[in-house]
Amino acid sequence: MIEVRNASLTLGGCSVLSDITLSLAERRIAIVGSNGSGKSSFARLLNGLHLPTQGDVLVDGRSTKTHGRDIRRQVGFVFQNPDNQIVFPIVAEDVAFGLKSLGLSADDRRAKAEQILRHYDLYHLRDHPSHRLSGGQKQLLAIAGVLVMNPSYVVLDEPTTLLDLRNKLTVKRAISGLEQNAIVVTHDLDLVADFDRVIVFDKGRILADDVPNAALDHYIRSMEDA
Ligand SMILES: Nc1ncnc2c1ncn2[C@@H]1O[C@H](COP(=O)(O)OP(=O)(O)OP(=O)(O)O)[C@@H](O)[C@H]1O
Repeated sequence: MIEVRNASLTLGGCSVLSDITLSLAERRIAIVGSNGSGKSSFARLLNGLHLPTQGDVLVDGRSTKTHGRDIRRQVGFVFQNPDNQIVFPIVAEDVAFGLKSLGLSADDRRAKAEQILRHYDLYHLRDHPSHRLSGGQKQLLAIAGVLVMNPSYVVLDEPTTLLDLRNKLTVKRAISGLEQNAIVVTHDLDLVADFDRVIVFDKGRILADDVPNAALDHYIRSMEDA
């Protein structure tokens, strides 16, 4: 379980998150809210990319302040823009890259990379230049590159932004098929309709935390009143 205890975050002298306390245990959790409400900053707290200025974030009981390196492995993070995550020119190389740090043999790395590429329907593109993939294929490659490391949790920051309907549905299916608990930051309210829990952020605080219908109603009403 990921626990956020009285966490506040200040970046560049500005208060971005204020006194957030949450236990994240459900399989599918969405983080929604208006632009600048602190969603991505919150997501980055969960694997130690940001450390709380006050309070703590614990992953299975260990603090991101003291176990950052282990926690970054344990909590996989899929960035908003796959171009920032895909570093190798060829698809198969990109997926296999992180596996080196796990100390696997070249054969094991190849086998694991092949397995994940097949799972995400990218195997036929294994020798393809990564930068020439479509937006949806890049997003899937970024997800595959994180999942091949076998994290316990996955955080996805706006995984469907800029995707067309077909690619959105592909990524949606990929998220529903994840074995891991997933925390998804998104503006795509259709994506989260069947999630277990939706947390709405507003100005660095939690505005609502409920099942999708109730939380999204609250969010939409708050926008209409604004
Ligand atoms: N490195 C930084 N230094 C200073 N301020 C920052 C930094 N990163 C984010 N912020 C500020 O923190 C606030 C929250 O940003 P964040 O990206 O977390 O919001 P968001 O809800 O994810 O927004 P969006 O929906 O637009 O992606 C914004 O006001 C942003 O300008």
